[in-house]
Amino acid sequence: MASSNRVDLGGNPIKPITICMIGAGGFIGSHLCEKLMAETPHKVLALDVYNDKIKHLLEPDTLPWADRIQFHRLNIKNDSRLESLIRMADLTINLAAICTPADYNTRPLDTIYSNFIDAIPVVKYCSGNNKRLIHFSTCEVYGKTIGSFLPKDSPLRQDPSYYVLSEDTSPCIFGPIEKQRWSYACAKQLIERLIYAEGAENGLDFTIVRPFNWIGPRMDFIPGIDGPSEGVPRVLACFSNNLLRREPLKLVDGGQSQRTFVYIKDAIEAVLLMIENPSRSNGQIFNVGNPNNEVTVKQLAEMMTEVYAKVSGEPSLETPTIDISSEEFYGVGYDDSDKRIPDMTIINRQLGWNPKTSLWDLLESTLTYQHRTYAEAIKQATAKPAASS
Ligand SMILES: NC(=O)c1ccc[n+]([C@@H]2O[C@H](COP(=O)([O-])OP(=O)(O)OC[C@H]3O[C@@H](n4cnc5c(N)ncnc54)[C@H](O)[C@@H]3O)[C@@H](O)[C@H]2O)c1
Ligand SMILES: O=c1ccn([C@@H]2O[C@H](COP(=O)(O)OP(=O)(O)O[C@H]3OC[C@@H](O)[C@H](O)[C@H]3O)[C@@H](O)[C@H]2O)c(=O)[nH]1
Repeated sequence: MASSNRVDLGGNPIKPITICMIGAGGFIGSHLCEKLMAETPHKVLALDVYNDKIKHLLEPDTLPWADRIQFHRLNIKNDSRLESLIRMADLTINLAAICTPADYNTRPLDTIYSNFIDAIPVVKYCSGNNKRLIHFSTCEVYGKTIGSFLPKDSPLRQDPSYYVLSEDTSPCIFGPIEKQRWSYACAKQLIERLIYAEGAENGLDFTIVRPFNWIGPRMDFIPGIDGPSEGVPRVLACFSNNLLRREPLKLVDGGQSQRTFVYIKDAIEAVLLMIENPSRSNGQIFNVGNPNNEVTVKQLAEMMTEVYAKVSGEPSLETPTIDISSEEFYGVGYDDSDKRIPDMTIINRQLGWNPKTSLWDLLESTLTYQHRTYAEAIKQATAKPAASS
């Protein structure tokens, strides 16, 4: 139940607020809505074009938080209700974006519009109406590490100052224009710069969040079940789909890229701290990730295979992975981030936040969810049609 005697990090009582959450129907939005309804007294105006992932919070209208969440189906590209909804709220959180790598080089225009152009009115309305903004950017704004340009055998590659990604010191290193993978990162970088400039010149109260591969239940879709069969979601859903269908997991360019994965439930704790501690969060850019959960994509595939065998009770395939070129998997213009270790200094200092969940544990709970949610549907979808008489 929502507690009315919550206190902030300074020990002061927290007043209930109204939050305009754009992109509330997505993966992160659904977890944030769930947390806000279950544990806080805050109200949410939930904006999205879809609401399937938050249906359980909207219906039936006898739910204990029914009067604290309101869904507005709208596309922020072309809906005049946007400004009035931002004006009705104390805080706007913008999560709306195209954010799957398969789209960056195949739908670069939509990617740039979604991550830059469509976000501009949100920034303007917040600035013009003196409303606080929490904007979701990405760890991809760092691009490649400095270390990736050193010779393979250089001892400097082991030096953290060549690979740890810090909000206030690391450069943003993207590939050439024809590598359209970077259109997303570049659009996100420019909206960060616009928000920062609105803060500097017009006093906008903003917080920028840079998520480092948040994963968990409800992430993306399983192709052919709750998304298009030819769709390519992010790696968690790609590998889950392969495991559910008993196909080998596809390692793009051998799966040598490295990532740090953080459990969505840990990351949402960080967002809640930002919401409830504006004086410690305004004007800040925060990395939110788990530096202790680093693996190569190949290691992730191996761990997911092992965890899935445990939670499903099904033995693993004899050949659990296959290599595939990035051009075959994503098409021309794909490129990759080599390594992503978040510097945690700023979020530690400002909010005292640390992630708790190990990669094994978060995969165990996530793959248990994937198995429970999809195994039967996959079985039915792949079963041979019954012979007709
Ligand atoms: N999940 C991660 O690990 C991760 C990592 C880095 C950055 N991010 C950023 O966090 C944000 C949320 O990511 P997510 O993983 O929840 O993605 P998601 O795709 O699950 O959620 C985005 C939501 O925004 C909605 N949306 C998109 N365009 C819209 C529009 N024009 N009008 C209304 N709604 C619109 C979509 O319908 C979707 O429900 C994005 O900005 C993304 O770039 C996420
Ligand atoms: O089936 C697959 C899918 C993906 N991959 C690889 O797995 C890695 C991770 O891929 P993801 O699709 O999860 O996405 P990335 O980590 O590259 O980028 C993500 O990170 C930050 C966010 O802004 C976005 O959500 C997204 O851009 C990449 O190296 C990719 O090439 C595979 O090897 N096989």
